[in-house]
Amino acid sequence: MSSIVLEARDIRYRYPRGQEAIRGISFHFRRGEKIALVGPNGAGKSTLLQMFNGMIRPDSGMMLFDNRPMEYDRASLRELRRKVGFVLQNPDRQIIAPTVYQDVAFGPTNLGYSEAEVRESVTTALRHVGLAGFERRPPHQLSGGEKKRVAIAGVLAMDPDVLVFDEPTSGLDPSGSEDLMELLDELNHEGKTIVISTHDVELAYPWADRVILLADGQIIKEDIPDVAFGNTKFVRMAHLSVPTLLELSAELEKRGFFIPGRKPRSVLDMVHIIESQARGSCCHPAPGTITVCNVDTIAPGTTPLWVQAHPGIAVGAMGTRAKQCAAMEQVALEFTYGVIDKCILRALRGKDSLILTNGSMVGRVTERVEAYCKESGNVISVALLETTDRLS
Ligand SMILES: Nc1ncnc2c1ncn2[C@@H]1O[C@H](COP(=O)(O)OP(=O)(O)OP(=O)(O)O)[C@@H](O)[C@H]1O
Repeated sequence: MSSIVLEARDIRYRYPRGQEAIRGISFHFRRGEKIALVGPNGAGKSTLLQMFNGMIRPDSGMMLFDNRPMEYDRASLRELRRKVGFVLQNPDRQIIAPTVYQDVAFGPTNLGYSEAEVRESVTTALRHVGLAGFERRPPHQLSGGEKKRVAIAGVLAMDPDVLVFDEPTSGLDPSGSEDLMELLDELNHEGKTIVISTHDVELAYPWADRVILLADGQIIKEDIPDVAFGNTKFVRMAHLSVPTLLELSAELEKRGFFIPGRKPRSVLDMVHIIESQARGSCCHPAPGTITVCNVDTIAPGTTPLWVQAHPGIAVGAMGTRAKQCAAMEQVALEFTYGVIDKCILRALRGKDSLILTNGSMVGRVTERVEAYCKESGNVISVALLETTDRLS
């Protein structure tokens, strides 16, 4: 089991002349976890998040980073904020410089990086969030989604261990929200611990490894998502609603469906439950193939030619780089979020698909498909698209 990175021990906090916002909270987060703090307006989510990088100091109790109590002198806070990056709900409050480059360079410059190191970290961070080429743009001329990405790049440029997002999708349209959640997954896959606050149960339920339900400054329940959201008493206490998939699975259970221990967290899981108990009435063609293309290594021009040679293929892209490559090569995308599950669903209907992704995510496709096949007993092949496959 991975080590504990952030811990709270019975912390309390009252705003000056305000009410007690945090009332005796304890928890710990492990490295590499995806955690969602879920609660209604005024639950104390933002206040709690601000304790993770020392912006707010608890009145009593203790916050620990890497098993060491946080210290609040200037030097310690500087070090802590390099390791725990914080992305505010409103990017306008986070972006301060007149150009995107200067804004993203702010953190690394303050940390005393050399000019070349600053340039490298800014370039890498902007590339990561899909904003390469935006360096000279004034942030106030960007869209809400782009500003959010600038704010994230500013944090990534310092290469923190933990990334904290206050309401990451607020103000974003559905497609922007999907892109952002995918970026969080990508960062998590690269080893970052990710903590988000949200009141959107549909967002938190499929995404988080662990959920903390918060209300009135207290933890109502902390558990894996289907357990935390599965208890209507806790959900009601936290003024939330039960995620639709959980509600549907409870209804199916009442109608005699067998729902295995792990509750459905995706449409794919739900389809599997329904199909496995309705065998006979469903037809089962031979599964299609999922081909994966690593956009970091494939030669330019290969993908459009291959897609042309495979009429009817559906193409999905995972990650910003893959989406940019698809746009550059004019490859039409059918799936831009939940891509692996959607391609598995397609394969189960006997149809083929192609997933464009970057080098660090290729393995994730194979892992997810293998895990699904092991659990469901289906056999779906995953192939790798090579430059030499152009027309095959
Ligand atoms: N600067 C402040 N001064 C006084 N009270 C505050 C301040 N900021 C927040 N509070 C109070 O602390 C409590 C927790 O607020 P907080 O913003 O942490 O909740 P939240 O769960 O993030 O809510 P939301 O989802 O609406 O952002 C609320 O009762 C709020 O009124």
